[in-house]
Amino acid sequence: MPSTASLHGQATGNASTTNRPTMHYGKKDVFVYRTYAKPLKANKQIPESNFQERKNVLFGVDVQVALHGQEFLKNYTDGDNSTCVATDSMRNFIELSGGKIEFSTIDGFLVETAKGFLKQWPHIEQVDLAGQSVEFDDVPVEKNGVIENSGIMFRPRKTERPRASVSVRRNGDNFEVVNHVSGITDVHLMKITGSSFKDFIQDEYTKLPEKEDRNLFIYVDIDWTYNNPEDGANLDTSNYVPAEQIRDIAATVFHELNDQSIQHLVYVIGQRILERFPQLKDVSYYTNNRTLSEVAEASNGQGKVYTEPTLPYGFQAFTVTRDDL
Ligand SMILES: O=c1[nH]c(=O)c2[nH]c(=O)[nH]c2[nH]1
Repeated sequence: MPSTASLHGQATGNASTTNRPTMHYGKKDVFVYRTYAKPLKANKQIPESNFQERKNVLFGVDVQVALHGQEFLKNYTDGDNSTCVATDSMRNFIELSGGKIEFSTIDGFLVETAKGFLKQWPHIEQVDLAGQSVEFDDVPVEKNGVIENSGIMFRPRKTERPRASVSVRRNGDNFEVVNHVSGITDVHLMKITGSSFKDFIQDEYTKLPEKEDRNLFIYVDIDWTYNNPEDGANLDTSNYVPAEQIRDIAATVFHELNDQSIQHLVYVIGQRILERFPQLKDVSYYTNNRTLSEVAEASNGQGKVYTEPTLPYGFQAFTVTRDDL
């Protein structure tokens, strides 16, 4: 099984203490839904976002767990299960953890749950946990003649899902967070004017017309790390950066910038994020180009007709660091 960070499309090293390339096992798609988790408040207001608070009345997360440790070797080599934590038990542990911890972020939930694994089963050396939010929107309903959010009824949202992945390692009597990445997946943004793509290499393979102005439709995954991993991985969220503010910076910069390409756009978004949040170390992207295909001009001269882009889709991956500021 790939390391949990692969849930974020990232390659990671292996935590095994021998030079055996891979030995870990776990469970995928452990869903935990917790009602009345602790609200997450923005620690500061930024010009790009009016995000104040994630209420967490209904908090959903899809978790992947992987355990590492030399004690698991005999499960493979000798068929000896005496050290094997059944993956079903891992699932039960994660689900019950949802009611034991007072958390307001996926990151905090994962780190505390990982520490719980290390306490419960002393032969585990490292726990990797990755979680992707299952997002719900509060549904507006009529209450005494006014339309207001229900507060108790929600509808699922498929895009813009915050996520996190952590690895927590036993270090003597302590537990050390050795990897922590926060992110948001499937931010889908479509700008109908104010993007260009031109001056790229023209040779016998070039079919794409240059565009001074195009629609640009992107699917973006954004991940960020903290200078001090404790800032993002703590139950205390006083230095935590909410994914909603990252999402809103991405949208504002996309709106403002006359971008020359997706590559150019993500670079400028990354710079803005690092300027706004000095506690962050870097910002990484995975973008997917879903720019619509142009079919025709509208006959009244106002507007255009588009259809879905054809396969295959282009992608870009890039990390912006503090050296880029
Ligand atoms: O923003 C873009 N970057 C590219 O590298 C590229 N390549 C392409 O065909 N269209 C685009 N758009």
